[in-house]
This record gives sequence, C-alpha cells and structure tokens, in this order.
Amino acid sequence: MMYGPTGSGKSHTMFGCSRKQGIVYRALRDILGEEERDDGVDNAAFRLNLFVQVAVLEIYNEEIYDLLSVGNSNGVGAGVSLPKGATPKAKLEVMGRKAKNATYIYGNEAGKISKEVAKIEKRRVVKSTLCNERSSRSHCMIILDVPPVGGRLLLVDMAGSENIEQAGQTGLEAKMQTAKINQGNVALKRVVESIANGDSHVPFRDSKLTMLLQDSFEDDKSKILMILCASPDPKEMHKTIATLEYGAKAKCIVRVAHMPTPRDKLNTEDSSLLRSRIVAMNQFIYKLQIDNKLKEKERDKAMRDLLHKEEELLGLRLKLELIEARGTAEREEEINCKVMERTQVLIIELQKMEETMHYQQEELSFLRRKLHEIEAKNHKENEDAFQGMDGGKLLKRMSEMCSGDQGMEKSMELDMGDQNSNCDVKEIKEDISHATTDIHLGTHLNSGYSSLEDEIDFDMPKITDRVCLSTVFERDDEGEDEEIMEEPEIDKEVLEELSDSFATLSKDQFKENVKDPTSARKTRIQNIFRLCGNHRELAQQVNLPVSPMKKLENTNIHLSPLALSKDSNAKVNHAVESVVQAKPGKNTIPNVRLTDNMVFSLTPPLASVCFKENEDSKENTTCNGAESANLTEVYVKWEASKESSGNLIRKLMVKKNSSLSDLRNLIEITLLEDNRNQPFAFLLLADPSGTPVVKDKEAEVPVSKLPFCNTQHNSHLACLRHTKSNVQRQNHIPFSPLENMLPLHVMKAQVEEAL
Ligand SMILES: Nc1ncnc2c1ncn2[C@@H]1O[C@H](COP(=O)(O)OP(=O)(O)OP(=O)(O)O)[C@@H](O)[C@H]1O
Repeated sequence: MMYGPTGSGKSHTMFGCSRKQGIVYRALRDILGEEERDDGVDNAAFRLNLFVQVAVLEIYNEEIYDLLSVGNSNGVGAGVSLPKGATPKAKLEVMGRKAKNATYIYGNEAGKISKEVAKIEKRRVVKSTLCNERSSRSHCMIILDVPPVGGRLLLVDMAGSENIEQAGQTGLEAKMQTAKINQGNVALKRVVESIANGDSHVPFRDSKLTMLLQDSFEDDKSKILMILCASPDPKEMHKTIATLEYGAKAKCIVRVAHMPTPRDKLNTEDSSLLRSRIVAMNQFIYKLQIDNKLKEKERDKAMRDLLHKEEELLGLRLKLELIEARGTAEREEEINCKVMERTQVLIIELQKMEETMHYQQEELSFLRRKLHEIEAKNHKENEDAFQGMDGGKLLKRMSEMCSGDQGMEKSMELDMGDQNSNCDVKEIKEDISHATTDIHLGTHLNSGYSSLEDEIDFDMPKITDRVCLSTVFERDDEGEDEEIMEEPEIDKEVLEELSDSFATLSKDQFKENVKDPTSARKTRIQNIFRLCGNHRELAQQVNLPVSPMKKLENTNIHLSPLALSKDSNAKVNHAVESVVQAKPGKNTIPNVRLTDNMVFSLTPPLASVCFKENEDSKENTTCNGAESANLTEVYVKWEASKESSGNLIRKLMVKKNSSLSDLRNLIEITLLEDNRNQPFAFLLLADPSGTPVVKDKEAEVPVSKLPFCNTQHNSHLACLRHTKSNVQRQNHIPFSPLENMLPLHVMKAQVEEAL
C-alpha cells in the first residue's frame, strides 16, 4: 500500500518506467519466475505449473470500476469526462469484502502481465494540478491471485492527500473530488488507528477502500506493507513529516490471533475443497493453453514450410516456362532456318530456269527469224521456179546432196535448198511417163559426182516415178515377217498408185503446190527421201565381189562423167550391154560377169565367188560351162510343193571350194533378176532328216556337199525351200540399208536408157 502526498512518486513506485521496473513487475517476477523464455515453455512458472490471475480495480469517488472490462458511459464518475478516445469502464458492486464480477487476466509471464497492467492503469482518472501534472484522482487496487498456491497479493496505489489551496483546486467539483480522495485516506487512517488502539469497532465500511482491505487487516495470516512516499523537495518537508507520523501509527498495529468459530471451520473446509478444484481446473486450463501454443507453433512452422514449398514450386514453374519458351523459340528458329535454306535453293533454281528459258527464247526467236528468212527466200525461189523451171538443177541439187557421205541431214538441207531443187521436182513430175533407171541415178549419186547432167545427156524429168518411189515405203518392224511374202504385190500396188498420181499431176496442180509452200515443201521432202532410200537400197541389194574403183578400171566400167572420157564411155556401154545380153530366160542360165555391172562395183566383194577378173574385159564377158577346173556347175531348183512343181531356176558356175553362203549370194542375185526375190533355205537331199541348212551354218557347208546332178560329178543340184523370212531381217535396225524391191531387169533397162 502506497501512501504519501500528491506528486511524491506513488504511481511511479507502483508501475515504474521504461528504465526501472515498478513493484508490480517485481512482484510478478518473484511469483512466476526469474525470466521467461521466448517459447514460454521452459520457465520456472511452467515447471511449477504456476500462473496468476489479475484484476485491476479503480476506486473513484467511492465507486469501484473494473479497468479490464468495457462498460457504458454511465459507469464513469460524475463530473469527470472521459478523455478523447477513452472507453467507458464497468462499475462493480461490492459483495462482502470482494468486488463482484471482476474481470481477470491470466498468465505466467511477469513481463507481459506487468505491461498489460501498466497499459490498463492509464485508464485511471487523472488531472493536472499544481502539485502534479498527471495527478491521480482515484485509488487503484491490483489483485494478484495465485490459484496453484491459494495466495493473494493486493497492491494499492492510493490517491495522494493534498491541500486544496496548495493543489490549486477551484470549483465545487474539484473541491468535492479532493474531499473524496481525502475521505478514503482518512478512513484508512482511522482503521489503522482503531486497529492500533485495539478498539472493538474498526470502521472498515467508512470507505470502499477499507471495505476491500478488511480481510487483509483482520486475517492474522495476512501481512500489510505500507510504503511511504516522500518528496525530496524541502518545501514538502511538512508533508513528509506528516507521512512519517502516519506510518509510525500504522507500525504500531499489533494483531491478535483469531480464534476460529465453527462457521469459520466450515467455511475453511469448503473453501479448501473449492480451492483444490479451482487449482485443478486452472492446471487443466493451463495445460490446454500450453498445448494450444505448441499446436500454434507447429501450425506456424507448417505454414512457413508450405509458403517455402509454394515459393519453390513457383520458381520451378517459372523455370519450366522459360525452358518451354526457349525450346519453342529454338524450334521456331530451326524451322525458320530450314525454310530460309529451302527458299534460297528454290530461288537459285528459279534463276537458273529463268536463264535457261531466256536463252531458249532467244534461240527460238533466232530460229524463227531464220525460218522466216528461209521461207521468204523459198517463196521467192518458188515463184522464180514457176516462171522458168529447169529440171537439170534438181539433179545438180541432188548430186550435191548425195556427194560424199551426205545422209539424212543433207536431204533435209535439200528441203531448205535453193530454187533449183524445186525446178527438179517439177521436172520429175512433168516427165513422169519417161522411164529411166534409178540405178543410173543412184550410182552417180553414190559416186560423189555432182555434175552428172553435164556428162549424161538426159534430164531428171526422165526419171521414172518408180525410180523415185520404189523404196520410200519402209515397213515397221512389227508384222514384218508376215508382210514379206506379200511385198511384191503391195509394192506394185503402191507404185502404181503413186505412178498414177504423179502421172495425173498436171502442171496447173503443181503450180498450186508451188503457191502453197507447205505442200510443195512436203512433196520435195518425200521425193528426196525416196531417192535417197532407193539409192541405199540398191547399194545393199547388190553384193558382188568387186573392188570399187580398181575393178571398175580393170573392167573398163567407169561411170564418172567427169573422169571418163568418151572412150571410156564406150567401154561402159559395152559392159552394160554385156550384162543386158546375158539376161537369160526363165530357165536359162546366164553366164554373166557381174563385176561388169556398175552397181556391183559399189558393193563389197564376195571372196568366195569364183569369178576371176580377166585382164581383158572384152574377152571375158561370158563364161560357158566348166571352163576352169576350179569351177563347178550348180543347178538350182525349187523344192516341189503344192504351190510349185519344183521348176529349175538356172545353172550357176561357182568355185569348187565355195560354200553355200557364196552360192546363196549368186542365187539371190539371180532371183532378183527374175523378180522373184524370195527367202529360201538349202536342202541337203543326202540328209535323211530333210532338214534345211541353217543360214548361219551355210558358210561352213561347201558346195561339194550338195548332191550330184544326174550322176555327173562336176555338177551339183541345189534344192531350195521357200521360207517365210530371211534370218537377216531379224536384226534389222532403223536406217539400215533397205532391200530393193525393184526387179533387176528394170534397173538394167533403166541404166541402159540412161546411158
Ligand atoms: N523515484 C522517482 N524517480 C524519478 N522520478 C520520480 C520518482 N518518484 C516520482 N517521480 C516523478 O514525480 C512525478 C510525480 O510522481 P507520481 O505521479 O508518482 O506522484 P504521486 O504520488 O502518484 O502523485 P498523485 O498522488 O498526485 O498521483 C512524476 O512525474 C514522476 O515521474
């Protein structure tokens, strides 16, 4: 119990300040323990299961207020306005020696409780006076109950007794307030004096303060400590002396031991039982509070871990998004690179194609210009040719075309050639009725002489249509074998048709063709192909063992108009005559010197055929019988069949060591002369199987293997069997020499005509 004048430091001693703790904190610390840990677990109070319950009361104007609870405004003392922001306090009633329904706070930490109490103390009614800037206008009682031990500590901060004049209190309210404060102090002083004097009556009920302190004064187990506060100011000396005199009186209080009554015993037993129950309940509550704290700490720790995990998860998600974004960017970059590369390649290809196309367009334009020039030139030449045709120029043009090794390309050039060729074509068609020889023409063409017309006194118009058209019809490979047997008839029909067409082609029609460059050009191309094909065909058909120029010289057959003199021409005429005269009848055997034929001189020699070249051609134009011992006679006949009676063809003279292949060459020439060029095979009558000789084997079979004819040992019989095709045709290739379909006698007749 703090006692002293106003401003002497009672409140300061009770609650202390920031630098120095007051009695409240020190008392709590002594009860609950020295220091509490941060976790509040391992302190002395926890070990001893100690805790306190605290109530804070204010006695103002003889009214009791609960500073821990919030009441209405009516509870506040009259005449005292609440400070700004202050909450009203709950007013309590006194029941017996205790305040009824007081609010308590519990705890086992001295620091927290003392801080809470100091904060609540600020709710006391204070007022600034001359003696104290913040002078307390009420008594403050702090009740500390320690349920585990059943003890109680009352700490009372009494309002300071003051002199109204010295305090400077003016006004009725201030005077009444000072009177009330002094009333409490005076009541306490009388109680103390009564107890000290041993009076039978102690005036506890004179004030609320002494009512609440009655148990402390009457219980002999309780102890009272009065702390006297005095100001060091000398001016306050008299107050200090008065306070000390008051303390001296209080010190004289001697309490006699109280004899318990039966009622007191019952109350004591009941109170002890209730106190034990309260203690047990408080301990259970305290354990629950400790468990709750532990759970809260575990929850806080789990929450911190959860936040930490969430932060890690967020970081991982951000990393994943970065990786995905980076991967997507890399893929897009890779695709873009590929697209760029492909685009570059395509651009380069496009540039190349454009260059190529440009080059081709230039070439095409060049060719078009050239074609226009040629067509214009041809058109002009056609007109000129139409005005004055000269057939001899065609021959000249054809000779130019065929000179040397000119082939198909040269023929094509003829199509684009000068006006002379047109004139030649024209002459051919006009004089188509004049029969001439293609052999003559072909020979001269192949001899490479371009000015044949100067040496030979005939014009190209005399060339027969047959000459021009005889070999233009090259058959397709397919079905060739089947067509071979029908070739003569088909060729004849075609030739007749073409001959008729040429014969009926009038000059007027030709003029129309000339006017029409396309048709005239087509006609020229056809004629040129026909002539060239005819030439090649003749060169292939005639196979005789004659060396080209040398043997012609030996036989005095020289057809070159340029190289031959008039005498040599006479020799040529003689040679040809011998050929013509040797033309036999059907069943006669001609004794011919085939080397005299001008055509034969252009063909490869047959080494196996025994026709010796005579020194004097005049003496060897014929060969009757077996003049030489090296020669033998061979009678050639067809095999008897349904179609033929096996008629004899002719007799041939061959060398004794000749083979059937050599004999075949002679027979084929003979058949050509008879216009019966048919494929055949040799039959060896001595062979019991009757199998014909394979053509490939003919070169290995000598003529002497043939059977004798009529038991004459110097003559043999060659029996021929018709075959469907020549084996040679199986390997026929395009543009190879064609087979001549013209009868040889016609050719010879034409040659004769030409010469
Ligand atoms: N021991 C001390 N050390 C330092 N300052 C002190 C001390 N005692 C008191 N004071 C100061 O003196 C002033 C008055 O003190 P305090 O309010 O405690 O007096 P009081 O006795 O309670 O007055 P009242 O009865 O009017 O309330 C305060 O400002 C306080 O800080």
